[in-house]
Amino acid sequence: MEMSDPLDRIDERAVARQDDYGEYPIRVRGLRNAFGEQVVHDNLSLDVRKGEILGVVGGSGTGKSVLMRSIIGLQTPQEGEIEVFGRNILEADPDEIIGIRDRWGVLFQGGALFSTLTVGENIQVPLKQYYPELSPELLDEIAHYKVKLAGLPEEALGKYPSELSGGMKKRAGLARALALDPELLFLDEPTAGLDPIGAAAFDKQTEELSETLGLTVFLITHDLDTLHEICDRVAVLADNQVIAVDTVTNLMDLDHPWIQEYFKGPRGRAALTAQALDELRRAMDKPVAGEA
Ligand SMILES: Nc1ncnc2c1ncn2[C@@H]1O[C@H](COP(=O)(O)OP(=O)(O)OP(=O)(O)O)[C@@H](O)[C@H]1O
Repeated sequence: MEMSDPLDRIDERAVARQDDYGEYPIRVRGLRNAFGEQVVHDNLSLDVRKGEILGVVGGSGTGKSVLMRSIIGLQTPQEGEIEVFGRNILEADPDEIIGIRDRWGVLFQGGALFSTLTVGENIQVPLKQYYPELSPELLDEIAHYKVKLAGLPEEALGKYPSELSGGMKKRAGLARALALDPELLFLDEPTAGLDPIGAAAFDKQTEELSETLGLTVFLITHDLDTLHEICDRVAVLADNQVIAVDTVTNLMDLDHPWIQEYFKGPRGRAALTAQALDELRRAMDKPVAGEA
């Protein structure tokens, strides 16, 4: 049997990806998820726009992770429709699912790295799965590039997860999520457990990746700074549904009790003040019109 050139296969896939799914890579309709008596989602709907960073917030246990797991096919809902890249993933056949799955990358809480593999080997796992014919040299080259893309030093490639700091583990998880050149990135609480400087740096990385690679990002977070700094829109989960999707500024005007408490409570006010100061600093750095 004649083997096709791996680079040709990558090109073929790029062409196959140019399908038309319109403005929304993710569309969820009438979703219901329940565990025994406990109803988590009931008639939940959500559209995620192409190229946006969508923050997903809600109190603990409101079903943010269950929603993400439903969209990526790790949780089968009782009711509803989920379209990813225009295909109904609940009705797609296994081959079709494989073709959709390689177009998204996921960073799970805690990174979910294989502890017995180095960072480089972790990044190569999805590559070997989807492109078994890639040579070791090419695999190394791609892993090298992904590590840089995720903001890690080259030396990280040979390290085991236990040898990495919390922030580096997240970045290694991000590098693996980027392995297959995804169009869609799922991040589950990426800044949880990071110090404020590490969290801000990770946010910046996410924003840059979204801008430079044109990624759509589904970002579950409790971090108010992240919402203010990088999210184009924010979806709020409460009462088993997505009760609102809008910019942070517009959400703050809604009179839902959880929204008010979350955005206008002490932590919300602190994040708002930090952002206002940030904007002021940026404005002061700009040259004043007419000045030499
Ligand atoms: N496999 C499962 N079996 C039973 N219950 C589950 C399962 N997965 C999730 N749940 C329950 O569903 C609810 C929503 O869980 P989920 O992890 O989505 O919440 P979350 O909004 O992400 O919370 P947090 O912000 O605390 O991470 C929780 O009450 C959880 O215990």
